[in-house]
Amino acid sequence: MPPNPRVAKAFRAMKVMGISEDKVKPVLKDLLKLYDKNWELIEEESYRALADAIFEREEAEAAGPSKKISNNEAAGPSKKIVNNEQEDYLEEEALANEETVRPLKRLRLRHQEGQPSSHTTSNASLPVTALIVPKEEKDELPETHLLNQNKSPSTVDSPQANAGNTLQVVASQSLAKNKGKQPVSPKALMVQERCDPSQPSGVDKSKQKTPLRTEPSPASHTMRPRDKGKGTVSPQTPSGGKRSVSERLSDAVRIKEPNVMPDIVVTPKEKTTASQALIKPKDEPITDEMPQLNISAAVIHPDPSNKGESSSRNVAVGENDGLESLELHSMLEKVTADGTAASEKTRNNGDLAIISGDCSSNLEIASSHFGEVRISLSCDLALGRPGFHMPSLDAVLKSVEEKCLRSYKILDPNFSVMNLMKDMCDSFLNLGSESTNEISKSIDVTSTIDLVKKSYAADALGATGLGFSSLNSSVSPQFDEEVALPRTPLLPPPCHGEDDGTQSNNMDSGDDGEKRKDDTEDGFEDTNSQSLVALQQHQLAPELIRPLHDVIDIAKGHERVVITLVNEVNNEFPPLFYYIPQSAVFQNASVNFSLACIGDSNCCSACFGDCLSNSTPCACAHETRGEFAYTADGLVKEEFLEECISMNHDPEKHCQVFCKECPVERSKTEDTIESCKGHLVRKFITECWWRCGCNKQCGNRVVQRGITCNLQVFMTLEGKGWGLRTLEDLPKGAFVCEYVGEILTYSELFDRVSKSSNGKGNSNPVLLDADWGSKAVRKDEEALCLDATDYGNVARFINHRCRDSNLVEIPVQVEIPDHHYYHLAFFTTRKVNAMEELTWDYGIDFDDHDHLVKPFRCQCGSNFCRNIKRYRSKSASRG
Ligand SMILES: C[S@@+](CC[C@H](N)C(=O)[O-])C[C@H]1O[C@@H](n2cnc3c(N)ncnc32)[C@H](O)[C@@H]1O
Repeated sequence: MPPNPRVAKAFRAMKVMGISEDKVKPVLKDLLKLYDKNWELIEEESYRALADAIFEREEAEAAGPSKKISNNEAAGPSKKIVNNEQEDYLEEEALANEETVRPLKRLRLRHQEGQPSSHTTSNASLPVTALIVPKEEKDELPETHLLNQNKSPSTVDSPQANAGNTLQVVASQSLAKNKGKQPVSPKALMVQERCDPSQPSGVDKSKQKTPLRTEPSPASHTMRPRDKGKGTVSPQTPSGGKRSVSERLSDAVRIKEPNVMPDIVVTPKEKTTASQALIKPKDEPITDEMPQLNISAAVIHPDPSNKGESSSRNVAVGENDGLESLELHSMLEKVTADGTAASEKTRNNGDLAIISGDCSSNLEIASSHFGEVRISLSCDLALGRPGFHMPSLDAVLKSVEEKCLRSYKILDPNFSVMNLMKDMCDSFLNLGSESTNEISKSIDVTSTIDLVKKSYAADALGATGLGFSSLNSSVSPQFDEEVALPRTPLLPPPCHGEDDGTQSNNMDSGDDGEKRKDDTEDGFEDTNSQSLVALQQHQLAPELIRPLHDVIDIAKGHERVVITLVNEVNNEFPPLFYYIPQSAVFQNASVNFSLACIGDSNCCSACFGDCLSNSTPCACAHETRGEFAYTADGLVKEEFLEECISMNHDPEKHCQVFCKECPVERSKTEDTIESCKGHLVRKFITECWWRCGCNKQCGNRVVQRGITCNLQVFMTLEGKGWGLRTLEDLPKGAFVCEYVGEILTYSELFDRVSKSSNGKGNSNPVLLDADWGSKAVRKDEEALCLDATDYGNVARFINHRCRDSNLVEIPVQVEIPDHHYYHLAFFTTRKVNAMEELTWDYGIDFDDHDHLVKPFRCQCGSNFCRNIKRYRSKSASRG
């Protein structure tokens, strides 16, 4: 009879690992019985279950006959497997009908269901460590139930302990997510609850934990040393230095593993967990080049009574009642204490849903029947980095939370990574319970990350996030423009003419709730949720998955004009940001909008009507050498404009100042502060304002009136992303818009940008250094910048053009006479035709790689393009 090819394959697989056929046969036979001939369970993860079982069996044998006998005895004579029958059995198996009805999961064995027998009755020769008790039987189980070779035989083999439907999983399979890439790296970093007030953060956290978590009692857990003979044995490790299955597997395929690898065998008390089966194995080949760090992010106790409570509450419950938390925390402590990852061995339970997303960093979520959810994040290649070391758990949590704070800014005061994880678990369970649609089980992390971000920010605001509304059969994303800055912002008073009294500068307008309601009533997606729910593209109705067109007003009524958005080029969504019509202070920036700081000498209190029509220029014209900068038509005067343009073209020909101690350099954390690179002393325009005697129609009030021309955000063809264009002809010197964003100090900006990915953002923060020369900027909070990345107006869409851009930026002083804060206003440098893209020269030095914002590859198309010149000269010098 030809051998069953699957048997032969299993033998081959084991042979590769140096395991002879005679060792494989009996175990394979047992496994086939155990899994009811479900080969998939044996074959998955490169026969991991088989290998584990063989090693465990070896270890059991090495432990002495008593243990083995005990097992076999416990199994009862009828279940004893006689070696010489094994070959026959395998041959039988070879002939067995492959179509035999098989259990869907290895965890629920049909033939065991309803049997109150010991696990050993069905698993005579498998090591006791492999056994897992189903949750249904929890009431029948003693606290000490569970299995590892370090337990006393009586505990291990107790019939009561193993009573009920026995679920069996080779325990070491739980050594994190292997995915077939490498043999069972036990470096699982288990994230623990950081908010637990009883647990001060720090590397020594484990030492401060409650005995419940740490005591290596047989009833709780046992850790095994995984130091590969280096002699480092965890003080929590009472076991006798056995090598784990994973170690052996590791050796077999010679995968590099970082230093200390504490292995933990968990001994749950009552509830089942689903560590290993929650992980969807992948079939990537095992290679040294693909090391993997597994970060199991959270195990959330699913008890419905915990619903709505914080993750810390969950953990607290788990500590007292639940096995999961106990084991989780035990492992966490291990990680936290010595900075190394612990592997885990946990039980599995029945019917697990497995969800995974494939990308270089992988997020996997899975749940069990019982509502347990496990989130696992694997960071591929992490271990491949030279000098990689396991960071402390606290450091990871802190870093993520800081990142969230920077990115989202508007966050629930209770925000923590653990809460986020809990939200994910809740959402996962809720969605899973509500929907039978398989597609909803797949989460594409990368494609939804921005929506997650939006959704989260919206949650924090109590807003709906990205909503959709139907416009002439096209799809238009609508931004919720509600902006409440995270820290009470200092805001300039309203200065938009008739809107003055109504415009809400804390950006907390009350009508948005109505708008959101409308959106929801339209039947379109409402991402509002207490939980973090990723809106998935493929969940949208097909008619919604279409190119974007005609967003009616990206400013959502905050400007006097409607600003449309069109994309006739691709399917890209506009970037996620909050539209604000005026800049707002982020945090530390010293911007005082108080009227008290404006003395009479800074305004024209004696004026009346329109200052421009007065025969003598008023105090507000002092700045511009006694002449107003604007014409009666509201355009910047030619001479003034040309001077401003020329400054940009040839800064070296104009006045530049060099700070004694430049705030820009000061912000960098290097030991020695470098010398100032120089700042252009720019020409200011001073506009009349509230304390002036003139009226609102005064000709010296232009920028403060806001946008008046018809603009449109559009997708550029040249690969510059979104751009801004005018829909009408604009004369030379016309005000277009100002650069609006968060006002922050340079050091805040530095911190923000340097911590973001490569300092690359889709916006171009500007330094308000136009007057640094006249008065030394002594304090950091006086060195101000504008960042429109997350909060901004249409100016954030204006692309760069080298030298011959059609806009020029001019500092305009409105409500603050002190030049350290001013408005940066864009005026046309020439007549601009309708539909022309509006551009300004960012002043980028494409050779300056030290610049905070990394330069992009310029596609401006200008004959004066500095970037192209650089490439040309580079290639010329190479040629
Ligand atoms: C202030 S944003 C302009 C709006 C941006 N295009 C968008 O899609 O949101 C600046 C970013 O736009 C892109 N950009 C601007 N001008 C560009 C140019 N001349 N060539 C290539 N990319 C440009 C760069 O990615 C730059 O970081």
